[in-house]
Amino acid sequence: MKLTGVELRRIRMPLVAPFRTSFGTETDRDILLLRVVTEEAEGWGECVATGEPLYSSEYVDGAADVLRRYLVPAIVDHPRLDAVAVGSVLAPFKGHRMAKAALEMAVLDAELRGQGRSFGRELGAVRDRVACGVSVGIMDSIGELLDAVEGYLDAGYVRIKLKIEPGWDIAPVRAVRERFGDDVLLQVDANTAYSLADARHLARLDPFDLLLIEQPLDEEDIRGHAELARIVRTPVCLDESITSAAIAADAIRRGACAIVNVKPGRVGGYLEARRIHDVCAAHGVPVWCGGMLETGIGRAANVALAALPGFTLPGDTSASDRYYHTDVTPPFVLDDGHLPVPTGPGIGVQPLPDVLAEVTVASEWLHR
Ligand SMILES: CSCC[C@@H](NC(=O)CCC(=O)O)C(=O)O
Ligand SMILES: [Mg+2]
Repeated sequence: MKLTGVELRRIRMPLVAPFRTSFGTETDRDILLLRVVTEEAEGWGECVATGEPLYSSEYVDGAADVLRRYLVPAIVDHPRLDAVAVGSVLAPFKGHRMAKAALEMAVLDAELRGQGRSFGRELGAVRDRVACGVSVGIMDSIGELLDAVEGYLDAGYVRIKLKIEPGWDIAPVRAVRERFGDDVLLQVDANTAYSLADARHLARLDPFDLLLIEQPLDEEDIRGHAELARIVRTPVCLDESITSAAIAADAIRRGACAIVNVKPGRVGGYLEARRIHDVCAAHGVPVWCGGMLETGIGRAANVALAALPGFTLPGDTSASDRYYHTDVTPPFVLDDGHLPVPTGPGIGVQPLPDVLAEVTVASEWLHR
């Protein structure tokens, strides 16, 4: 493909309710979208970087800068651009995986739209719909949490994930179990809030039969997670730590994780996400699709990824209305606890021009 234009668009999406994790509270999402124009088709990419570098080292302004200054200029003159080429052209630039992922996604979307192939078909989807879990933030009270969980269970979500942190862990898990019973699929996510010294405390979660405990320790502490896994019975799942297929293989071999949360933005794109899926499958490690509060653009691609065979656990692929009153694409609506895998070319959805215009804060052409 020949690139004829790259647009960087910044949008602001208010959340339906504050979303609190162990590293802060979000009330709206400041999101970077990339539109890649080629002679054959246009493609969209969504950068999942957060407003501040609190989930990882990336943040929206930094992603915009590295795309503007380095990543887009590096690919614009490529004679035969495709998504695989993007990864190799950008490899010399260290880090910035979320920025790279957005660019690769936009190129892949354009490439596949031009070929009339869907993301699901390209990535290897084996399902036409995916079972959906939901992530529930830290709340001001147990009562507020139980009301929220009740609402999500009534909506049909097949799995509940509770954000936890020191001081908000055993009690909310116990309350959900006591109120909704032992059959509800339940897991927790600490976003690195604990240390190995908390191992005995975290082992107090074992009686609640959780599916997993996600990223309890620092993202760089692979050894610590391996030691923790020998103390707690609840399966350890890694999120922030897993930034590539090679690191996934190393973490698995070192006993640091029994399950992996796959997030394309965190690992540099959907092609690396598929490689992580393949590595985990080779080691018998189940994966599930994580979320970064994506709009329908990223959500469409995530649902396609979640349809691969190794994605055997419900992901954080919730409906659009989990986070947004109005999505920038036609909304993803939960049906019997599932979302349909888009079948159209590319990501299979298009931004709604009026909604996109309404939420757009800035737009600039990085290449024309
Ligand atoms: C704003 S960053 C949120 C990161 C968090 N994501 C979720 O909890 C799921 C969010 C979603 O449903 O998209 C995680 O660590 O897994
Ligand atoms: Mg997580």
